[in-house]
Amino acid sequence: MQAAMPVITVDGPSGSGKGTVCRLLAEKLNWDVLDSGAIYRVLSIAVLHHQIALDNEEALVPLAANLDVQFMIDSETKKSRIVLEGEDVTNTIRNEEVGATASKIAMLPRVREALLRRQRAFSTENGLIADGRDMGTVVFPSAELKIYLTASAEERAQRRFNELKDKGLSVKLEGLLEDIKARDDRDMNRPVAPLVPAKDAIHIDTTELNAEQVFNKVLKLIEDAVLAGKLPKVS
Ligand SMILES: Nc1ncnc2c1ncn2[C@@H]1O[C@H](COP(=O)(O)OP(=O)(O)O)[C@@H](O)[C@H]1O
Ligand SMILES: Nc1ccn([C@H]2C[C@H](O)[C@@H](COP(=O)(O)OP(=O)(O)O)O2)c(=O)n1
Repeated sequence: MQAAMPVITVDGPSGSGKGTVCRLLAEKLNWDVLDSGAIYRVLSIAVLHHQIALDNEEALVPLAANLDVQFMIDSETKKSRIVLEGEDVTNTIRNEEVGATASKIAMLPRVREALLRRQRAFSTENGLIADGRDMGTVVFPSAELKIYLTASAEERAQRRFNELKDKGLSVKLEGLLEDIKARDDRDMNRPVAPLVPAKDAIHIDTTELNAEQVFNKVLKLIEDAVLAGKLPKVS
């Protein structure tokens, strides 16, 4: 029988640096990333396309279960692309409004249930780095290593502000801070699969750390897990 693939989970609130560290880890280890937030974001776009109300669970569940989405690598640019119902949504899913909508539909238990299978079915030949809110608590509770990233809301809002400014978008820092706090509140206080650290997760506060320092801390945790026999030897 084939051994189960090793899984590292990285959970935490918006802007804590999950996506950044997961990308760096994937390159270093040659593992795959499950960007679970992207699945919720793609579903939000589908909901908008099909003009379904955000609280219409009856209509949202079949849409989530049958979501026509492909996560692919562009053969020319080698960059990842996300295609929903034939349309490239790689960039549109990243806007703040889509993030807020994703957080609203993510409150519905049966929508989460419909997406759970899709996430667990994400198999890979190497290992998996799972980025999200409930990766260590619900989706992969037996993961070999669980990491929980945090940072102050002010620092996370500033990071988003810098990111949007770099994209040439003009936004107000105070507005971003309010949005981040509202999203934290929804994600942390929903009744099903709320954003909480798994009991066995290792916490890293990234407020005062740059991305490279966070990456190095995580690499050290991986080395320790290999030495402890919890993770197979990685390259
Ligand atoms: N440790 C860090 N220090 C400063 N900026 C960071 C750090 N980690 C990530 N960033 C930047 O902050 C923004 C949010 O990071 P991201 O990885 O997308 O967070 P998340 O996936 O948790 O929402 C990005 O613009 C990213 O480049
Ligand atoms: N495993 C997950 C991943 C995301 N979600 C929901 C809640 C989040 O606010 C939205 C968007 O998640 P995403 O990780 O893409 O957002 P950030 O990049 O952290 O801003 O989706 C979730 O409920 N469970």
